[in-house]
Amino acid sequence: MTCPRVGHIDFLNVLPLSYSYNHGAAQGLSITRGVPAVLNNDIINGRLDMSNTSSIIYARHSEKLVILPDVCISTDGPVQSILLISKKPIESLTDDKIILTAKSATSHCLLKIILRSYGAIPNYYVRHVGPDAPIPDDATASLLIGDDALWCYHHREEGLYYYDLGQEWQELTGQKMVYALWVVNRDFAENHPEMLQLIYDRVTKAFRKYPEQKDKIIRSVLDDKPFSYEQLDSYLYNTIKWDLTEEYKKGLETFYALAHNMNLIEHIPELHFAKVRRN
Ligand SMILES: C=C(O[C@@H]1C=C(C(=O)O)C=C[C@H]1O)C(=O)O
Repeated sequence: MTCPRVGHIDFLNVLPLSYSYNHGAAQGLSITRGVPAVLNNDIINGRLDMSNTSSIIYARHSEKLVILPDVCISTDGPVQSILLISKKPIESLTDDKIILTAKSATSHCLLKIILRSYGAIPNYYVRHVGPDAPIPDDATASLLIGDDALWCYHHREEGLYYYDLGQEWQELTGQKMVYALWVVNRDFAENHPEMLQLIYDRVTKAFRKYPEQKDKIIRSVLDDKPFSYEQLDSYLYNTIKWDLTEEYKKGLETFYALAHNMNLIEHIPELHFAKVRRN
């Protein structure tokens, strides 16, 4: 076959894999880098064979997809990079106008679940918002994700309120939260098991080797990204998790159940995994 078409979220939260792709692991693969919302569409429309995507996408299209085992983007509590930034305290939001970053899908649902638990029923609008002016004049609050949110987390503006949605999720449910999964189109998984195995081996190895290589990996981006070594180390070593263990699967199932309660997904999917030799 031609090269497998692999999507890759272009955020620091997958830096170990970005580094690995830049140092040999992309060989024989056709990699498309982008923000989650674009890759979500690409995999659903068959423009990619495999990608990391927003976790809610699997629930919406589980008939077409299988999950790559053992890997995800998740946290056990605070995440630093999924933030509600608001002109008012969260408890006083009612029918306010809230802007949702156009880059996301999972966090849109996460925010809706969390704000409902506070009793708010805001009006949501999806728009491009950036870290320099996170809340447009006509809105009360904005949801940001990824590197934009991480930057805002470290450059707080006086007078605004910042809410970490990983922390809010943990306070609400007591669970871990899975933001992204690696998903595979079923046809590709069935017809190209050897390619799937190769991708699985490379992806899981990149994250497994991170602790021993983190110094070199963080230093490789310090000239290009507006973060210090300490900020990236705190984010990637102590905050973001990549192991899709049983506890994280439980958190994912809780997320799907609450999203279903709010009609954000039509059904609660069973978790079907791609068949690979695990390592
Ligand atoms: C932790 C994060 O997880 C992400 C959140 C996503 C979403 O909201 O749809 C998708 C992929 C992940 O990159 C983040 O981007 O900050």
